[in-house]
Amino acid sequence: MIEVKNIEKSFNGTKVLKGISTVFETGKTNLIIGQSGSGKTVLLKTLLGVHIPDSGTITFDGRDYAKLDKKEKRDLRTEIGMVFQGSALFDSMSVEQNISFPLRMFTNKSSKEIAMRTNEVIERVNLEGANSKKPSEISGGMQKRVAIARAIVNNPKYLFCDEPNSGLDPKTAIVIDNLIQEITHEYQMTTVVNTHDMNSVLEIGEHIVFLKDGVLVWNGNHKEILRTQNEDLVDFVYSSELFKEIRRVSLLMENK
Ligand SMILES: Nc1ncnc2c1ncn2[C@@H]1O[C@H](COP(=O)(O)OP(=O)(O)OP(=O)(O)O)[C@@H](O)[C@H]1O
Repeated sequence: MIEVKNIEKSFNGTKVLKGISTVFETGKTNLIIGQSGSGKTVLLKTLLGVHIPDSGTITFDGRDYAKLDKKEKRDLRTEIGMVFQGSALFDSMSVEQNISFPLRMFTNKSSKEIAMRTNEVIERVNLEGANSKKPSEISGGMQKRVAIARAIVNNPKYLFCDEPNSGLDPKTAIVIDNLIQEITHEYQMTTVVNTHDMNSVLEIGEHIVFLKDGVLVWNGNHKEILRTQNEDLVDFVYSSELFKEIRRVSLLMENK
């Protein structure tokens, strides 16, 4: 569980995060949504320790990040897995080398243990047979699976995903969403996903945080978002005719 209390962050005198408080729960896919420029990436980077908040606290399962010493911060970082936008794979490395990279870099595991764990996650994300392929030889969806496998290979407690669906077709995007949700439940990780994708919101939004101009305007889950009367949220999520229709039908069914 990651508890965020009253986080504020400014750049050059402009306040970008304005007193954000929420709880990202363990074993759930927590989504951060909001218009471009609303502060999603700054919030994610603040959780990751890339940005230091001007005020407020971030607590990882009882550990207040700001109060940790250097070693404790380093240890905490090894508990975090990250799926970057665009996958950020190493082009010259094979699938297997990409996935085993964090184990080779940050652990003292033997080659045998590394090979075993790497193959375990390769199987988990259904990439069997692709071990020796280079990123350029596999599809965008497979590249995303490699990025997810690399993020979870070291058994993280916290998984951060920045726009995991960007560049994927809708069908592949749903498969990737479902994979993220399944592994979140399976490994009981605290997963935080920064997304623009409204399909993801309705499909895997177990806890959704909606930001508007750096303010947390609404919190809820994918069922509650269908019933919301919050004008800003309705304006953002239901700007497309398709989502308006989904909302209309589900409200009708609920009232039957
Ligand atoms: N390092 C920085 N220095 C100065 N301003 C920044 C910095 N990072 C972000 N900002 C500003 O903070 C605001 C929020 O940016 P942020 O990237 O968090 O938006 P976002 O919601 O993630 O948008 P998008 O969906 O387009 O990625 C923007 O106005 C941006 O220009």
